[in-house]
Amino acid sequence: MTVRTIKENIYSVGVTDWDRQIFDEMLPLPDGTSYNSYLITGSEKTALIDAVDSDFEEEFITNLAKSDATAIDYIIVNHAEQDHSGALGIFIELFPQAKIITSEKGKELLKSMLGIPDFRMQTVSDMEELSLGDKTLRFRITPWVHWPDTMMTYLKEDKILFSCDFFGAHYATSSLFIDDYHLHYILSKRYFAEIMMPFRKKVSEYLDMLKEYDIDIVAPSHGPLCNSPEILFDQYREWSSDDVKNRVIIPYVSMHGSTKKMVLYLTDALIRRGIEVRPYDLGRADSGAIAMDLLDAATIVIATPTVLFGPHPKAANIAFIANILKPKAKFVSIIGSYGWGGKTVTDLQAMTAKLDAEVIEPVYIKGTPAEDNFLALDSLADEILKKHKEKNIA
Ligand SMILES: Cc1cc2nc3c(=O)[nH]c(=O)nc-3n(C[C@H](O)[C@H](O)[C@H](O)COP(=O)(O)O)c2cc1C
Repeated sequence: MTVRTIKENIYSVGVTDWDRQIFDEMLPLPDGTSYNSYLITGSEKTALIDAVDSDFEEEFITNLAKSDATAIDYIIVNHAEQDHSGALGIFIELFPQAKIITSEKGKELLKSMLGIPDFRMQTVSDMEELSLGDKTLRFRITPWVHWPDTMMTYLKEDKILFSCDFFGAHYATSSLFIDDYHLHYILSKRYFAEIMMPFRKKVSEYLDMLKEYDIDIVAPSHGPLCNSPEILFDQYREWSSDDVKNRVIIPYVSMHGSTKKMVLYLTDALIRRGIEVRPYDLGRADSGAIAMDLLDAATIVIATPTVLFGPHPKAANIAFIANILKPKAKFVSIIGSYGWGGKTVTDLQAMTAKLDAEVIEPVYIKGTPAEDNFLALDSLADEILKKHKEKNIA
């Protein structure tokens, strides 16, 4: 890893995790990630913004040794999650004078999760400022994007927003700044869908708050920096809004092919009606791709056979994920096949109860689909089209 200059006396000292494939034991990372850390050398004091994952503490300490910093007075912990704070233990041993600056909640979490002693920490409140001499840090307490402790740090003189996970992307790249906006858009949307989607209201609130700031550079805690912040603001505005697309996603599982026949028929029926569709075979699909589609699809149709009186576990899993991610979908339905009986439809409806979506009458059939079942799927497609039109979903 190498130390790179962002602006005079402001350096990137974090690490790139090129090969990481999964995050939080559930989120696939197609393009690795980075754990960003920033060093700011003021005329009087030096501050570090965030540390890195504990797997990379050696590289991190090596980076600090390579930098100009002879002493570090403060380490700003914008977020206590271990991918940013894991290397704090070694850091506070090596820099015994350094004070940890964090939010009240951050202090509590650093203590309970990493055993950081009280005397090493100093809490800050919203709008509080810290002077480094010729540079001033302003802290904004921004809970729930995505933990209760999150804060952002604004470097006033250089107009840099250290935005923590906000505007982040799991994207390992040798470029300090975004060089491929198309790829960044996709990875940023994936990140938003997986991490920020449940907190859309908070995202909107903080976007409004940030309007007051003159920002030249956004420096997030994952992925490349951005020197055209309006692009990120526009994307977050779109993703956090209630707007959905004339699109249906059909996550499905089928053991012996009956449910799959229904899915393929419904897919064609929706296409014929001018609706975008994406069926996802849950045996193979990338859950991050489904999350991205969950973000702005108007309708979700879960398709599953009955297994041991309820939904197939893979369908139950996606219902659970949709329930906790709280997508914007306006409508939800269920299709599938059973052999002799069970509670699949009522179970799935209970599992998706937190979705703020109207239920469209399911098509749940016995055995392999016959002519009347296909007609029922046509009626479902008609109903979806009608509902989308009623809500002016173009
Ligand atoms: C392991 C297993 C358990 C099943 N349990 C039930 C059940 O509890 N109730 C039921 O009605 N059908 C049950 N079935 C039958 C399937 O729901 C039925 O065959 C259905 O048509 C399969 O749809 P598919 O072809 O999309 O996999 C079970 C099938 C399997 C393989």
